[in-house]
Amino acid sequence: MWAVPLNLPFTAFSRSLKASGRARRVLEGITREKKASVLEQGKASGNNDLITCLLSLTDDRGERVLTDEEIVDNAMVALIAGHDTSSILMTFMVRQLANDPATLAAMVQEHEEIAKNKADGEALTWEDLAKMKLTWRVAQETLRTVPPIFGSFRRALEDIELDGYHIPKGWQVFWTANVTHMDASIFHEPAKFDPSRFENQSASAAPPCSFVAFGGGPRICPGIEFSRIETLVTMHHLVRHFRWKLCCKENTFVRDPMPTPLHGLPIEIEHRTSSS
Ligand code: HEM
Repeated sequence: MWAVPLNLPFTAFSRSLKASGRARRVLEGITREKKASVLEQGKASGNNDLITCLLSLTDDRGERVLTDEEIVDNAMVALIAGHDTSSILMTFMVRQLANDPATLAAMVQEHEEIAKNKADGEALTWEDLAKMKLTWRVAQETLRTVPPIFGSFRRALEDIELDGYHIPKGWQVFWTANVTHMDASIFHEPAKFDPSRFENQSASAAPPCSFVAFGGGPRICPGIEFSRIETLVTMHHLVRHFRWKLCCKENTFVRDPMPTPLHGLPIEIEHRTSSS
């Protein structure tokens, strides 16, 4: 944990804030266009995009429920908080599985087991998702080793003494997922990729707020369940139907501020045959 005064300059953050300003302007433009077409058609019809659906929400009197600004805010949440984080998780799972045939084989078995009781093309159910326990442990271990969000701020509401350090009331405290997740006193052999460390969590001795890929406390990520579902569903189809290998031996990634494989993770991908 780092305690820092309020004016910490963060170039990466300011870069991403500029990018989010641009994204906001794009979404404002799209919202204006969609609004015009919703007004033209009277009401949105099936298979709409998120913005059109939000524009079409009305109360008993037919009044729109959300303002344009609220709609742009919601779309920003989906785009920024919800998109990059989950796609980074899946990117790093793809990278891990390419180099970890034992974990991949165990995941394939988990998903084939689920698929064998379903008709071709039949949709996954909540019960199916609940059976994807190993896959979620692999995702959690990926999030532990490469957390998409490296940390965030909390403000000290009172003077705090911690391990001999004095944190004055009003200071911002920067908690980091990376440092916590690599703490050997919490996670045994932290550099080792070991999904089994997330088995029997109630029995494990890990203290609360030690796996903080989604943050913690009242401001914990509200998108956990959504990201769990999209990750499990994507992995179900990916490992059942495809095989891939990395095109590049270089395994490093950079943070800007989110982790990105240095060369963008080029892979060679092919359809899986039943024997492979
Ligand atoms: C693997 C996927 C994701 C990761 C690793 C992740 C991580 C995080 C983290 C670390 C925080 C800060 C929590 C804190 O300060 O305690 C956060 C906040 C947030 N996340 Fe996520 N997130 C993910 C997916 C999503 C998705 C899919 C959505 C929405 C569709 C979402 C929406 C949000 C929102 C709105 C906040 C702000 C909450 C607040 O300040 O009260 N996240 N997320």
